[in-house]
Amino acid sequence: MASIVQFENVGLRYGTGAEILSDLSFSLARGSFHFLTGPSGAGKTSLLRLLFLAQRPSRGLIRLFGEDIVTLPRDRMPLFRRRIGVVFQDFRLIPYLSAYDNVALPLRVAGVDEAEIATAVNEMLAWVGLGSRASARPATLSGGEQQRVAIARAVIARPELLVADEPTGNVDPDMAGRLLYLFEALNKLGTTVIVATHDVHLLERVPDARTIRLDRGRLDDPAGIVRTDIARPLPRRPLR
Ligand SMILES: Nc1ncnc2c1ncn2[C@@H]1O[C@H](COP(=O)(O)OP(=O)(O)OP(=O)(O)O)[C@@H](O)[C@H]1O
Repeated sequence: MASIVQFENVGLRYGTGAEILSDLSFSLARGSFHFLTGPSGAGKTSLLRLLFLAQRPSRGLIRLFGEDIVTLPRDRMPLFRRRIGVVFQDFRLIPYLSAYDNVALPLRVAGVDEAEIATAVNEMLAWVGLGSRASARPATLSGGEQQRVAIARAVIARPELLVADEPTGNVDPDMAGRLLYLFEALNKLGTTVIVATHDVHLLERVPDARTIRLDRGRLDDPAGIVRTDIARPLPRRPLR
């Protein structure tokens, strides 16, 4: 069964400190939906950073899209990253670009033509409730609005893997449901989704999702569910 992510005995330490992730072994099936939970400081963000290639592990093996990324040459990383949509906990919007241009960025990098970009970006901004704020710079948006721009940017190019760190931390429950629906829709088109969250209500909203629980850098996995590839083979449709 095809795994999009595979970890074998992965450990991570920052500098010479103690390991903050230890002995992580799991795989995620292509097309699956996972929540990543655990107390503050358990290592969720660090695990996500390994997934979107912001960090190399201190030990162990990580395969992404079937390739060993621990030894991946640096010059091949940008192409890998383009296959991954990331919602950062602190948004990381480009401050001098409008909401529209932030969301358009992944499509421009992929060489999509401007007419097609305009349709996709306007539709996406409307979906996240920001249709009237397209020309606004991030500094003039509220935290929740910035978070929605960040989500729109992460999903717009329909990445193969979506990694989201507390993506609903700044929005009300109604908007959280709407954003989650966006992730589910993307997932149904074939994107593998992993969402780190503290929000237990979110977990209940996606009944098909699996939960990975981290506790002090280790997988808390009594049922062994994480190691089981649950494939949801879904058609991969073209961008539009
Ligand atoms: N760049 C860094 N350098 C040193 N230590 C770090 C670094 N980033 C994180 N840590 C430490 O690693 C541990 C795990 O942090 P991480 O941010 O991954 O946890 P988390 O589960 O995402 O927490 P939260 O839910 O509060 O966001 C913490 O003890 C943190 O202090």
